[in-house]
Amino acid sequence: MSNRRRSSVVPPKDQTRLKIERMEAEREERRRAMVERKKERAQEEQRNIAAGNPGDVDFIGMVRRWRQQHAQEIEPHDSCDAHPRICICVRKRPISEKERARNDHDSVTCLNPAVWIHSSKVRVDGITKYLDQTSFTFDHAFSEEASTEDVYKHTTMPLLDFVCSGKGGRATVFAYGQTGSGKTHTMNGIQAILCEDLYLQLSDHANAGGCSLKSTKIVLSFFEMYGGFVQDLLNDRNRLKVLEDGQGEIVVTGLQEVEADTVAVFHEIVNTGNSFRTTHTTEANDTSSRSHAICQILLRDKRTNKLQGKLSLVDLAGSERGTDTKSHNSQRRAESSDINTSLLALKECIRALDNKNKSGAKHVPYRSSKLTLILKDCFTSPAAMTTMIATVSPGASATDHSLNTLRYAGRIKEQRAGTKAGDIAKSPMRRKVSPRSADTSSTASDQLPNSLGIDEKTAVVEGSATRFTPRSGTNTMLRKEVLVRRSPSDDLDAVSGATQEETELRRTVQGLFEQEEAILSMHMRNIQENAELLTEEGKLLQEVQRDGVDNEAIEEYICALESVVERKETMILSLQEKLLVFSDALEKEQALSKKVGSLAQY
Ligand SMILES: Nc1ncnc2c1ncn2[C@@H]1O[C@H](COP(=O)(O)OP(=O)(O)OP(=O)(O)O)[C@@H](O)[C@H]1O
Repeated sequence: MSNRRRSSVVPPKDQTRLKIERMEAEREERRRAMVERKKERAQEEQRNIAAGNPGDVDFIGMVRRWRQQHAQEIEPHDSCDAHPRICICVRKRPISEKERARNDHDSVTCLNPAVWIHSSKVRVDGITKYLDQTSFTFDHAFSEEASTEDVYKHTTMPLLDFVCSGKGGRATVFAYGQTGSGKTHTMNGIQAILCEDLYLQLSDHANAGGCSLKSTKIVLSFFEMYGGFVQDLLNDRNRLKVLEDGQGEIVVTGLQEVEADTVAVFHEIVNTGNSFRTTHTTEANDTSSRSHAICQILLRDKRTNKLQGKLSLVDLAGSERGTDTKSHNSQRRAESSDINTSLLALKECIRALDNKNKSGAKHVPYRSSKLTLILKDCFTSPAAMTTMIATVSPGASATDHSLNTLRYAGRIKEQRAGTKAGDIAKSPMRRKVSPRSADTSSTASDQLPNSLGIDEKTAVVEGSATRFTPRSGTNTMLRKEVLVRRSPSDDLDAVSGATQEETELRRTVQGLFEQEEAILSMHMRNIQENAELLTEEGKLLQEVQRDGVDNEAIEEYICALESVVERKETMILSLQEKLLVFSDALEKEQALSKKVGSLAQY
């Protein structure tokens, strides 16, 4: 008995040997798993490359799995019937060959109506990768698979209906986004589709309730804002003046209006205007539009010339960040800063509108740039409808830009959330018509916005299904030419014609933009440095918590900790200082803006 008991007990020496063997086996298993994982990773990378999706294989895998898990969250696009007064959409373009060539991976997912930006992050251990996600919800989110026809149907078609109702409706569609993100592609496509759709809509058959080709003429104007100046794209880039008349109406004096009596003429005019836009090759886009282009479609009474409706298509110049402009010459940098200044002014107006809705504050600095002055209508007029299409590039390298664009668009959405329910307009001519499928039995009527003071029902004629049948090729990008007839530096210098306050305001707004950029980069640097400090602190703690640390080691720890705290303090103080300077400049801008506001002409 005692012998048996003794034999079941493993002697300590053997126990250690067994432990070592187990550890070796485990290590071997881990090694095998690692080799296997490496092989799988290499195969996955090959598969990704073959599918035209090169880049960080871990990141691509995480995004793919995320998409599989969330695929069911995608919602069908809302019907175009209940189009909000301000509609905010986002469109993601497909990844380009250039991006593929530099291993930039797709980091944007559109699950209508939400858009998700994925970023690859590394945990403090410095090894484990994880996905950092930010999402925004808009009225529509169009993925790279959506056609321009889809975008048109949900963003522009309801506005065209509204304008064609013959009640003086004003509508604006504008494209905003980073340079190279697809604004011009989208706008040119919309122009081409809209042209066909407009004539169908105005044909007596399609639009009995509103304007018709019998009594209404279609007139086009096309101008760009470049280097702070307004130039007529249909009249040899003549310089134009923007005035505000006694009734607060914005008038562009000397602007050529060209009648388009057929679809073909309409196309020709639009193509001419587009070809005269100022474009240059930039870091992000070979044919970057360097101006804000405004194409206005005016419906005028043939007899009285009275305006019956106006639709403006605004292709904003691409926003750029400091890093995009690093290889620009001084002229390109001046352009970029001018573009950013006007976009900042637009953002300030939107912020102010936001405050107006929330706290009743009155001042909205429309006059701080010509762009905001020209766009005044689309935010102030109660009888106006606006659609903003925020375009984003899919590449991971553009994540910062995309987040900026979506935050910007989000601000407008918040502003809309503050408007009263009665302000939400519905498309005056409800039609259950899809650009792709013909529905011949659609008849419906609806109310114009309450704020218009019009509540009669508008009849809609059957047969609208024949309207807007996209033809192949309507989505093609129209050719843009580089045509700079005046030196842009002349344009920029000529600002000296402005009053002292205007010049000061311009400088302040420009300063604000630069400060905003500086704050952003300082904040990003701080985050990076904080992460490094965190790792350092982890190591310090590990060291000091080891068994048998002596007094000398503790003193070293205290010294090192003091230095870490000092570095943190310096970071916070510098950031605080920058924020203070920024808020002073913001106050100054508001004061100047009020002063300039009392001047009628620019
Ligand atoms: N939805 C899309 N589908 C396919 N290609 C697209 C799409 N959107 C944009 N592109 C392509 O991407 C490139 C850049 O687009 P685009 O010129 O429209 O950018 P942008 O935002 O107007 O830039 P910028 O502000 O610099 O003028 C073009 O080659 C365009 O054809």
